[in-house]
Amino acid sequence: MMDGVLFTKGHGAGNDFVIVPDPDGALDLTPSQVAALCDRRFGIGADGVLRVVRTAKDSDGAGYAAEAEWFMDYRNADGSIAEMCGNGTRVFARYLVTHGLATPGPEGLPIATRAGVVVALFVGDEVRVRMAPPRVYAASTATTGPLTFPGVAVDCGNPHLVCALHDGLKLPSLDLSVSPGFDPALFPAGVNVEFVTPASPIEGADLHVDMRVYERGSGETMACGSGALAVGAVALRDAGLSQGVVAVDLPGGRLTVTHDENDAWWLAGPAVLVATGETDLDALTR
Ligand SMILES: N[C@@H](CCC[C@H](N)C(=O)O)C(=O)O
Repeated sequence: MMDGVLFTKGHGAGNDFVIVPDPDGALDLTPSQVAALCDRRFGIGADGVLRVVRTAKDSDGAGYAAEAEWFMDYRNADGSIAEMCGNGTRVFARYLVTHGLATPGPEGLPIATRAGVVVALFVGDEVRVRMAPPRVYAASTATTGPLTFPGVAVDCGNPHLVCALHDGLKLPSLDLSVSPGFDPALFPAGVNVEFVTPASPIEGADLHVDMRVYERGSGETMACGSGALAVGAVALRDAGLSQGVVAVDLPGGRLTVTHDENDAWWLAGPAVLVATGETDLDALTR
């Protein structure tokens, strides 16, 4: 008899997740179970897991119970916990509404994360989330092989290091099969590293960039929402713009970062559910 756990698979611009409903907080997902779910050969396969639990039923979510009914318990593919996942919040919002667990009000749909509450809006095919303001705070460097890249540290609730490519280097030439090197004194809990190059101007955006990312705990992913937010914040700062729209093109598609006239930061892009099923956690970890 299968010890079945229901799941849905979804993604935001190719940043993919196994979504596990656990409304009453009955499921104690271990790091090895998370890693097994995310394994692309022996499991379902994903960059991370989103456990869907009521704020009141989770020790990390309970503090937000007055503001949001649902808590996104995000785990990286290696089983580690992260504070924030921008694409995760967008896919989580899609899941709640599609599965009848929430109805967005006129102000949007609040979702609690370890880094605070974000609010999701549904606009056409996109899910747009209002994120906490990114904090650009220090210069640092990243390395890939023999190459060193100057970068800037950005706190989006989770840690980021945004590096511009230099000397005509092209994004596809980077080896992101292993973690870039970084300063562990500045990032004691690890860091997500974004590499950026300018792209040709496009209509509807003040700035347009291409980006690749190596995510802490997941490796190179096709997109990273909080990473795009960090990149957008640095791009606007470097362009001397106090507000504006930044189109960020990633291997999995486009995310849009907006800093609006009300000083709100928004992350927008596709959020798609692709499959639903049942899995046997015991079999996955056997
Ligand atoms: N893909 C996510 C970020 C997920 C967490 C990250 N790997 C970390 O450890 O901080 C996003 O869309 O923001």
